Amino acid sequence: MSMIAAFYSGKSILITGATGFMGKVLMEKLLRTSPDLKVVYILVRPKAGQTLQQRVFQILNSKLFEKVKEFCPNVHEKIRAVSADLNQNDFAISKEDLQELLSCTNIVFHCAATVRFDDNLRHAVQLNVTATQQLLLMASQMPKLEAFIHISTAFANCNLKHIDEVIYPCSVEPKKIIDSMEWLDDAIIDEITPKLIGDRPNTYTYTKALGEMVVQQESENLNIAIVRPSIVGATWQEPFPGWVDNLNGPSGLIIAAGKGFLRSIRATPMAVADLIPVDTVVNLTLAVGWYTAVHRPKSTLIYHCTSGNLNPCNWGKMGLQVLATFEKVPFERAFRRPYADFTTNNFTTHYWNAVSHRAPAIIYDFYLRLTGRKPRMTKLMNRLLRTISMLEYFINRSWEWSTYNTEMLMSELSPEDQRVFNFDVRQLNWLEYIENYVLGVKKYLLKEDMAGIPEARQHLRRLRNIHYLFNTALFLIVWRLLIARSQMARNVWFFIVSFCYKFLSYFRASSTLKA
Ligand SMILES: CCCCCCCCCCCCCCCCCCCCCC(=O)SCCNC(=O)CCNC(=O)[C@H](O)C(C)(C)COP(=O)(O)OP(=O)(O)OC[C@H]1O[C@@H](n2cnc3c(N)ncnc32)[C@H](O)[C@@H]1OP(=O)(O)O
Ligand SMILES: NC(=O)C1=CN([C@@H]2O[C@H](COP(=O)(O)OP(=O)(O)OC[C@H]3O[C@@H](n4cnc5c(N)ncnc54)[C@H](OP(=O)(O)O)[C@@H]3O)[C@@H](O)[C@H]2O)C=CC1
Repeated sequence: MSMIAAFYSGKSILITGATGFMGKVLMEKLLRTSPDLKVVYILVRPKAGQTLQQRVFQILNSKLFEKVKEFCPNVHEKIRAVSADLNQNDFAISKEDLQELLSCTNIVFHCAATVRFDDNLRHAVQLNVTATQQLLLMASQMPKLEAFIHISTAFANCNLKHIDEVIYPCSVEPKKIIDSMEWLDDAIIDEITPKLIGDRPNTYTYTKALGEMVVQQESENLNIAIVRPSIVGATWQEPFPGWVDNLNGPSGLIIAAGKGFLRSIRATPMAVADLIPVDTVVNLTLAVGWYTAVHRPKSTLIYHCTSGNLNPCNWGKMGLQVLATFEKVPFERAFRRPYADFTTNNFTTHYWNAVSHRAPAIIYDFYLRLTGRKPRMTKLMNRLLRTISMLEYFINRSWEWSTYNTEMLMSELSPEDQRVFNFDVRQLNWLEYIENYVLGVKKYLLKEDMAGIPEARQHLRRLRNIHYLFNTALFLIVWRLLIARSQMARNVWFFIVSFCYKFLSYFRASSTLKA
């Protein structure tokens, strides 16, 4: 019997960010392994014209929840969606709901965050810092609370090369930042943002670091732990391999490369690709919840959920495997044939951006215009290049994260728990994982049918022929122009033609003699 699964039975669990990538997998695993848990409260906001109930219904009817529904058909009865907006004061939760949450919750998993790299500081502080502070305040009023697990990111301190399992202070106290957001206007905030984030690349990593400081300040009153995952990718094993439902991290780039939009990227092939499957993060998070509640460590423990020091893979190897998988399972209706070139300097990056990205987009838009359609490729390409410029920081550096606490926790688990809540990334076979990841992107993100593979192959063959035809025509045009203008080009041309003629004459003569 799994001790962790047994621990969650009968418990009331509060999850923020349950509609997000990680939150969904967390909820699924909890319900699948501990079907006897009392209730899962999820804080959800109405969004995109959908009510709370519609959002929950959609999640529970998705492919991700198929397995859990097999042996727990009444899974929806275990979930209690509470209307809440983490951007609002007191999260805009109704009095009755708040009362229930405060009096019943045993464990809190705080996953909600804005993960956008381009968010303005005000919004990023509101969600990643102020909301964390408010949730901690709520938690301190929960008499039955056993553990509060905060999900941070391994990149909160990405301005350092070696990162230990400690909370590093930021230069300005989070309380001062929160206060200043109340009275500073947007223009001033934009002006001071680069100074505040310092050598971090974006407001996301900065506000996640501030969020950790807030957690630390409350750690005397509460039983808290922090989980810091690195780049979270598709599922490795559970509930099935390759599940993914958003474009964050590598998923968007896999699509862009598979559809032939992205053919070159400024990335360091030898840099460590610290990817971690989402089910591994969830298993560790649930194990941390159990350990924190049962063992009540004296200080706030931080757990790095990373792969680089235990089972490293680099971007070069990952890129090659992604390409190899495109050969087996091509994506449908590609713009160009998938190809990957990793460049490491500014000049080649600009060159390939012009030649491989912008020029084909302009030519395609010209073709769309000629055929009476609306041009769209240049706009799409500009957005893609902007996205890539924001990810470049992370694919041209390597970090080292110490993992003593994570390894300690692994050794504390029973053999059964090590199996059911496996977070030992040493067992991960990268080539197999990446192949399943690409397949998952095709199936669950692009919603492409495997039956369409022969047609996709046929389409790629057509693209190859167009490519050859285009290159030959381009070569002939350039050559013709050169011959017309340069004596030297004419001489080279006559030399090549006479050489070919002599070679053919010799070949014909020798075959006549043999006959
Ligand atoms: C050469 C060949 C290569 C071959 C092989 C290739 C595979 C192997 C190599 C793999 C290298 C992996 C590197 C990962 C590094 C991750 C580091 C994370 C570290 C921190 C981890 C964390 O602790 S935290 C979670 C991470 N947090 C994000 O990862 C959010 C990012 N994101 C945004 O901050 C917003 O997304 C942003 C971008 C502002 C746009 O914002 P935006 O306003 O333009 O609007 P949207 O977000 O709605 O997206 C609008 C359009 O961008 C497209 N798109 C969105 N994301 C995309 C994406 N990742 N890749 C592509 N395309 C993406 C989308 O397809 C839309 O396209 P469309 O226009 O057609 O709709
Ligand atoms: N994905 C990754 O690569 C990594 C993620 N992390 C951390 O993991 C956690 C989860 O990330 P992930 O699942 O990928 O992120 P997602 O963007 O997929 O999910 C974010 C969640 O937060 C919720 N949320 C955002 N704003 C509000 C709001 N105002 N009120 C209520 N809920 C809100 C979203 O709800 P809604 O659906 O309504 O928008 C969603 O459920 C985050 O703390 C992130 O920092 C750490 C390392 C890497």
